[in-house]
Amino acid sequence: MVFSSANSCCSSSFSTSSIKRQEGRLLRKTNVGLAPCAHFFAGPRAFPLKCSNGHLLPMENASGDSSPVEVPIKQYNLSPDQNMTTVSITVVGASGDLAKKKIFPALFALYYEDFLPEHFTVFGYARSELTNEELRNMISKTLTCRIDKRENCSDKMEQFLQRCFYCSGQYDLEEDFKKLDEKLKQKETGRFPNRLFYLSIPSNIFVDVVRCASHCASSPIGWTRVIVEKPFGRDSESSRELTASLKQYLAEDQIFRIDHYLGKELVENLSVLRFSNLVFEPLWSRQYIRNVQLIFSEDFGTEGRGGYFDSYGIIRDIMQNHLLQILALFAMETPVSLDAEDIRNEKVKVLRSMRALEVDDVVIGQYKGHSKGGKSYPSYTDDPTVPSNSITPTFAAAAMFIDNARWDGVPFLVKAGKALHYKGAEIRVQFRHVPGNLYRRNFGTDLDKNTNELVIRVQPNEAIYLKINNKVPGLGMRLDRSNLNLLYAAKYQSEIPDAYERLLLDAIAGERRLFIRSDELDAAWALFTPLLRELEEKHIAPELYPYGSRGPVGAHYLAAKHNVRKYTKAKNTLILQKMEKNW
Ligand SMILES: NC(=O)C1=CN([C@@H]2O[C@H](COP(=O)(O)OP(=O)(O)OC[C@H]3O[C@@H](n4cnc5c(N)ncnc54)[C@H](OP(=O)(O)O)[C@@H]3O)[C@@H](O)[C@H]2O)C=CC1
Ligand SMILES: O=C1O[C@H](COP(=O)(O)O)[C@@H](O)[C@H](O)[C@H]1O
Repeated sequence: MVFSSANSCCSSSFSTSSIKRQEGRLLRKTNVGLAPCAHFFAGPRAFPLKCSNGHLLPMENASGDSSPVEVPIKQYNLSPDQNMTTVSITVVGASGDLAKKKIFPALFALYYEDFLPEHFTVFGYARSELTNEELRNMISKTLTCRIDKRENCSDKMEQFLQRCFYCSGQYDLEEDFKKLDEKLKQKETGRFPNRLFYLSIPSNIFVDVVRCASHCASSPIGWTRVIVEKPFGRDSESSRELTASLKQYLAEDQIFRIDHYLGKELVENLSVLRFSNLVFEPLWSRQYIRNVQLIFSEDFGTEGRGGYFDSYGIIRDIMQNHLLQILALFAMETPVSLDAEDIRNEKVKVLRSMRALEVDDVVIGQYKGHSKGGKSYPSYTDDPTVPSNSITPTFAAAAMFIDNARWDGVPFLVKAGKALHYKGAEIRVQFRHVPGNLYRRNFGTDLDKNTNELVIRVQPNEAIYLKINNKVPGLGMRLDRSNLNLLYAAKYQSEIPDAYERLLLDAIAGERRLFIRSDELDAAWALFTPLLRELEEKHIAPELYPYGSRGPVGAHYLAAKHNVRKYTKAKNTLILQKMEKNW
């Protein structure tokens, strides 16, 4: 029984909301399949928490489970109103880069927008010795106000910081988590406590933390959820081991494996675009789509994260998770509903229908030093935390195939690289040519040169545009390629929330749709593990490319092999880019 040791540290605690106490034993009860966006009740005012699928669900108990709570409420000295819930959010690894850069700012943004429940507390936990004041000081440097709503921002910031506390401790000492538990309890007094732990720490200490938190700091009566950051292992085997170890202490529905690309606005919009517009879904198949590209490009190297990066490489860092997740969302069949399990079921089917990658399907590269305009750029191996003979790829392009009826034969060209010529992430869909094209005289013999292309620009300058052929106004018949363009900055006034905001909100609401289920993870690793093993066992060296370039030449051959073309920019794209620069 996986939870048999759950109470070993603190007599009053048990590790999951989905456990019922029966005849002195802890029994697990599944709540997978529910769409549990919780309502938080704050004093007399009902605070409906909207999660990202937009559902406002029927009233639930505070454990995120629709059955009655069968716990000895009285012994926790709770307010007579059981709905007086509180959420304690503990950021484990609070002194680290991700916590400072993303997690605390996202929590503040949620608070600023009134998305957090009225009663909540944020705890930072790490080994560094910090006081509450020092933590607040550290956090305050990275909090920002929404550009479109600066009003009262500094007051809100101060109020938020007053809800932030710190507890220092080791990651593998139950005693230290007991200390944390005491501090959490002090803040939770009189309220129904729910607890969220965000593991913003290196993956080799995930299991220690989960063991200690589960034994000593899980919510005594409410839900306990754990957000786990990537990497979820290095290959199929280590990922399964990690999952098995976590499941010694947590039920699957307590584990929120985060992939922050799933929280990005345009990735979230993919399903809306496809399933709520009649013009796209009928075209979404091998019959009309020639190829799909999923591109991630950064215009900087591994600066500061070379140590981590070198033992993972770009395939594990970006492709196996961020790009593959987008691909699965892009290619899945219509889910039965927007519920997490329905969507994740469809994604798993896509992943399981894909062909595992072989070395011939892939081009790998590594950036080398380069001088341009009097400035010199380092090579990957110039990073002092990277071994000088490292052959870890910083670039990879792969042709992937989904062997199902919808996508048979359509190449999905997946490309990710650091230190390239631009920063951006996008999905490019190239359509087939119009059969029997009346205008072939205008296009010449290569009909594939002038086909429609749909571009979903995930970042920066979020946009969706469709390249169409159009008649140039005037007498005569001249065609050109133009864009139907939905540029977010021009259309929508409000600032786009950071991905971590959406994901944190969903984890608090118990919405699992944008988190990775263990079978999805398994299926994703199965596609990459044989390739990674072969690259490493055979010491296959990456092709070098200059820092700031378009990547290795081999990637262009791979694209050409699959008839993936780079179109010259349509005229109005250039105009729009100029306009964007001025915004
Ligand atoms: N940074 C980023 O942009 C991204 C990070 N991630 C993932 O998020 C997690 C956190 O990343 P990040 O904040 O960059 O990590 P850090 O290296 O900054 O580590 C976070 C904290 O963990 C503690 N720590 C660091 N190394 C060790 C160690 N060897 N043993 C024990 N404790 C250690 C430190 O706290 P202290 O010493 O005070 O205990 C540190 O402040 C990682 O899993 C990472 O892969 C994912 C996507 C992007
Ligand atoms: O997960 C990661 O993502 C970042 C890029 O995230 P973005 O939201 O800024 O696009 C990447 O730099 C990092 O290497 C990787 O671990």
